[in-house]
Amino acid sequence: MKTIQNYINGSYHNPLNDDWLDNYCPADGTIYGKLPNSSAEDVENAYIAAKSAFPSWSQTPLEERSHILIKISELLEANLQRLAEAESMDNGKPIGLAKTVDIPRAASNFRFFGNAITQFASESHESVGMDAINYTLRQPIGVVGCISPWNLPLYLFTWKIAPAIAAGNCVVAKPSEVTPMTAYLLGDICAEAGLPRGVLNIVHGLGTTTGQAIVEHPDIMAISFTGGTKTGAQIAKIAAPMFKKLSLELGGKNPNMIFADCDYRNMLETTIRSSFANQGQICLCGSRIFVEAPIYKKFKTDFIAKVEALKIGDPSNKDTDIGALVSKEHMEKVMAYIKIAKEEGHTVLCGGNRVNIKGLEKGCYLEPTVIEVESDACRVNQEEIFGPVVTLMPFNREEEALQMANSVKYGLSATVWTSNLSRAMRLSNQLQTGIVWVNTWMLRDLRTPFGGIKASGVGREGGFEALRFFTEPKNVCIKY
Ligand SMILES: NC(=O)C1=CN([C@@H]2O[C@H](COP(=O)(O)OP(=O)(O)OC[C@H]3O[C@@H](n4cnc5c(N)ncnc54)[C@H](O)[C@@H]3O)[C@@H](O)[C@H]2O)C=CC1
Ligand SMILES: O=C(O)/C=C/C=C(\O)C(=O)O
Repeated sequence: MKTIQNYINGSYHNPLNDDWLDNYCPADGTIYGKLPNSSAEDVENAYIAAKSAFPSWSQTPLEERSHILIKISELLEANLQRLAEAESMDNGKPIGLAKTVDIPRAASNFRFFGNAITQFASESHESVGMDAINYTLRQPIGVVGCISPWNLPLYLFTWKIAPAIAAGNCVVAKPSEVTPMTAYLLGDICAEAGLPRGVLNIVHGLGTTTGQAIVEHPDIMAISFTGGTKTGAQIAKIAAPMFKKLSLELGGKNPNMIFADCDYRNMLETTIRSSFANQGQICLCGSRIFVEAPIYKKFKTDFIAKVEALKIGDPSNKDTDIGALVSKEHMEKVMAYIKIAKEEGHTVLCGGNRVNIKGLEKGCYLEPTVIEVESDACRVNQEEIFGPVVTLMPFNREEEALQMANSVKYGLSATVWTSNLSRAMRLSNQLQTGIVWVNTWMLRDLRTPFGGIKASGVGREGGFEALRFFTEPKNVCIKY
């Protein structure tokens, strides 16, 4: 049994109330460890540690902060195999994905913000004719809260923590209780890199206990959250009357719009990834596929052949394409949507069933599933499923595809496949999303603004946007 502890003020602690949760391995359904279900008192201790570290950390020269962040990045890379194994075991994702995407990206997050902070500058405004100059300070907020989900555990945890500490804040952070292991391992790595104690504090537990205690804390004045839209709304309800700064990165129901004039081979390969990478558990996955009528039949045949060739299996096997879903509860939620699709009269073109892997019978395996829908106005096309399930539908005109793409309550990302530049630019202007990919998917440049509109969230992460979120601008006006 592996016991996870809270990381507070540079050392590991049991929860004060001795309340523990089970940690499951979704690949085989076993309980393989336990983690704290931390109370408001544990969060308070984390806050006190962060508060006392703040005066010194916020005054630490940028070069020194940068050096520590880059050292953390190097240590993450040096521990790649160990961290990837831990991530795969906790989450069910293929080890290959954890090794090539999750852990390298966590390292990149620290390296990127370690460098970005040395380039971050504030504005000045010369008030011509008024004999005055204004300059704007960008000061760290103080103690901030970072709450992350289970789908890309260390990747998204560090995507918040790295800019927060780079900007001079101290952090109380909570990873998902479903995938706590790599966040736990991060504590030691930060200590080894020389991050002063109290700058980063990691508390584990349920959202409704530990997470809510962070959001309700009267002196944690900014919350950066990634997770479900309902949870985001609940957090906003508590945080808004307390005038906290909020960054909410929430769900998506992203359109993948395929035109007959696209580079077909590239589109097909990428669409397999954008549909099923990480078992479809990425908020950016293109879960609604709209295909222009002239190539619809061909696409359907080719796509299904490729989906059926994907290897579902043990996440620790390096050849596995589709691992386990994150939990039994989540798998049941996804399966309920497949049932809804059948009840609504849609056609399951492939997949739709649980998979029994020999020796891993209690694991959470589900076939990648493609559902052909008659109309966009149905539950499987409007609600976030967040699993290995995509819908397929033909369209005749660009305006029709655009109307369907924008028809959902979400507005995170969209993908457009076309070789017509005018069309690509026209659609990019009109799509109601925070991110548009043209002839690619999930090509990430960490400098770009990242986030959604409508029910997909509030605010932007990434690049200087993240450093702006984690700082307060203060204008100073000097008359001469
Ligand atoms: N970025 C995204 O788009 C993600 C979307 N989801 C969606 O959300 C659905 C629910 O998944 P969950 O694991 O339940 O996500 P969630 O939104 O409940 O969990 C995300 C994080 O928020 C915490 N949390 C939960 N309730 C909280 C509260 N009241 N106050 C503060 N923190 C709280 C959780 O402990 C976790 O650390 C999924 O089925 C999926 O549809 C889930 C993960 C990521
Ligand atoms: O920053 C990225 O590259 C990806 C972020 C993905 C999510 O926020 C998500 O899937 O929840």
